[in-house]
Amino acid sequence: MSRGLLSAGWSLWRTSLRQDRRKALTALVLVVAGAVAWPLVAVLLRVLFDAVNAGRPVTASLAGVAVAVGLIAGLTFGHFAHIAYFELAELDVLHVHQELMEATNGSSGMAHFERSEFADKITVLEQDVEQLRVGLQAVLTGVGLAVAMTLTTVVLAVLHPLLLLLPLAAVPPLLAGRWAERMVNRAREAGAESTRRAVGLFRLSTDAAAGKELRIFGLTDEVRRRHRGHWQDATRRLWRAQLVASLVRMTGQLAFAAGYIGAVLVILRDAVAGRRGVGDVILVVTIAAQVNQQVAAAVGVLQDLQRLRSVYRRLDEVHDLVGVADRPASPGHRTPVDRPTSVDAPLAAAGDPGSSVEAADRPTGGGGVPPARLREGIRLAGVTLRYPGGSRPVVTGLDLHLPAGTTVAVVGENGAGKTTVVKLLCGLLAPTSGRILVDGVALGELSLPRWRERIAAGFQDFVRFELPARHTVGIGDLPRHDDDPAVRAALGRAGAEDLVGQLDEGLDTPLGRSHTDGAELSGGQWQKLALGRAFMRDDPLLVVLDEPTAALDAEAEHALFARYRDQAREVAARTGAVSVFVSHRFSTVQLADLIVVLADGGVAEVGSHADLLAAGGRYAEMFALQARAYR
Ligand SMILES: Nc1ncnc2c1ncn2[C@@H]1O[C@H](COP(=O)(O)OP(=O)(O)OP(=O)(O)O)[C@@H](O)[C@H]1O
Repeated sequence: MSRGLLSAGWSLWRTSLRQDRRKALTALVLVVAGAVAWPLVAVLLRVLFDAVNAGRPVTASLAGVAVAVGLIAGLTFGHFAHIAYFELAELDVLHVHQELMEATNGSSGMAHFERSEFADKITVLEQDVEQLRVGLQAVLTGVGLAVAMTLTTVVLAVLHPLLLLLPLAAVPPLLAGRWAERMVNRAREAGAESTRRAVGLFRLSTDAAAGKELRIFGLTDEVRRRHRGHWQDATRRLWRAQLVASLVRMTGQLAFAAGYIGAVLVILRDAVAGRRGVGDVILVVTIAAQVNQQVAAAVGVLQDLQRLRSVYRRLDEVHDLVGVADRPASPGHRTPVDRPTSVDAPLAAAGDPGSSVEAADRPTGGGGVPPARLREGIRLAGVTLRYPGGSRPVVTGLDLHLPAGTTVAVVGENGAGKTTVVKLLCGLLAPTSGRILVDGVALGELSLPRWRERIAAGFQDFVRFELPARHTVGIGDLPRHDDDPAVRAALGRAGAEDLVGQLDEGLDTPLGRSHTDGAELSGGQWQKLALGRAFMRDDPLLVVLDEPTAALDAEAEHALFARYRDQAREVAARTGAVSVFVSHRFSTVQLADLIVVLADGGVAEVGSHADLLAAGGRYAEMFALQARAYR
């Protein structure tokens, strides 16, 4: 058994011990006792038959009782063990789910989400994590088998030294089993993308929000067709691999069967020649058959352990992807169970002087505390960003000063890099090169959780947190999520005061379908709540609004931003906050103190509305175009 399998089994065992020591040990004792019972029954049968043959009734009776006890133990202990480890296995699955959630979201950065390989690993893990249940059974059975096999080997050696070759006949099925398992694994990985796509399409066609477009564009059949195609692609690969794997396994088992027949013949020949009693024949027939079962069970255990190892390997890869993308290089490798369970892992940096290595690979993190108020503002100095796996940078050598206390509008065509700049400012992505300075201090030197505590944010692709309305908004400032006046004030800033009045139970109203009586809101209503969430924090240093009002009409957006700009000035007076908003609507954009036009991976223009109009450049052109369209 390779070290990898042993350490995967050991990891799971240690996790189980940590979940419930008593249950884990009870299960182990029961499984081992149940496994050992079978070779003992074989030995006792020999004693029984020889005693009957020799006319020793007392010995025969005692052996008969012992055989019965052994049989009962062999048949029932496994069931009792199952009761003990069933719950344990659930706890193990929960443990790994939690670890996965921590790995995915515990990290401060988001670069791992930008990698398709990360999505692939999570897809496979989602399915594979169930393997832990079987994995625990495999670990326990493996220990029981090891003891039973040792006992069996001793019995075989005592019977006839030649019989020691019998376990050797177990090698071909073992090797065949492992080879077959690897092949199936490879097929599963090769089909992961198809599976992910099929699952995505399934979700799409069962999602109420997508239902409108699917029907109007007549896409339902097409989605079904593609779903079937991807599913069949993944299944066909797997089916083919399973077929070949079964043939390989069968060949291995046949090799063992030949060994078994040979073993029985060796003893039978002695018995026919009168050199052995009938007990030996009974023993070899029984115990050799057990070797067969033990080998089959061992192959099964090995396969389960291999799958278990794959779970841990993928978990490690997820950690590595998150770590490579977002974390500082960790000293030494840690197994999943050794990982800390807190989420305060060291943090991603958003800048490193003069570095040109890829963001994803750079050791990052800092412990600095953001200033109480901004004096100078935020500066992007030569910031370049290439997404992991991206062929070229999205922004290159970006130099930009966002003075303290200003409202800044970021405009540009679709794909110009506006959201990317927002993510960089929030420290969700680290620059590939260049630095982001907060009052002269590189973001990479600041504690990112502390920096994020000073950010208020609203996004176009906001989350519909299905919670009571109070909390859907209140979690924008978690310590005050129950603070009704604060929640109402935030809703007021978002222009959503009326919304609460329309809900049956006001702020107590549960929202969304995950609640039995949850209120279903319109897209615009959800967006207003998300905007309220963005306005929960009272003393931000950075406010980012990345098209959070796209679901509102232009007039409503303009009115909201006009009000928001006045509030932003109040906040700016307190904290020097920089407010960055992304919008395609120039009626809103012109309200900003500073307008940044992004184009061709860089800053094309920057200035006030009046300056940019006077300059007659790209901004003036875009403004005129939109003004004409609205006329
Ligand atoms: N995860 C990613 N991997 C690779 N490229 C990406 C990724 N996310 C965005 N991009 C690319 O980066 C560029 C900028 O994207 P970004 O979302 O910042 O644009 P945007 O200006 O906000 O666009 P929009 O106005 O459409 O919202 C686009 O060309 C996009 O294809």
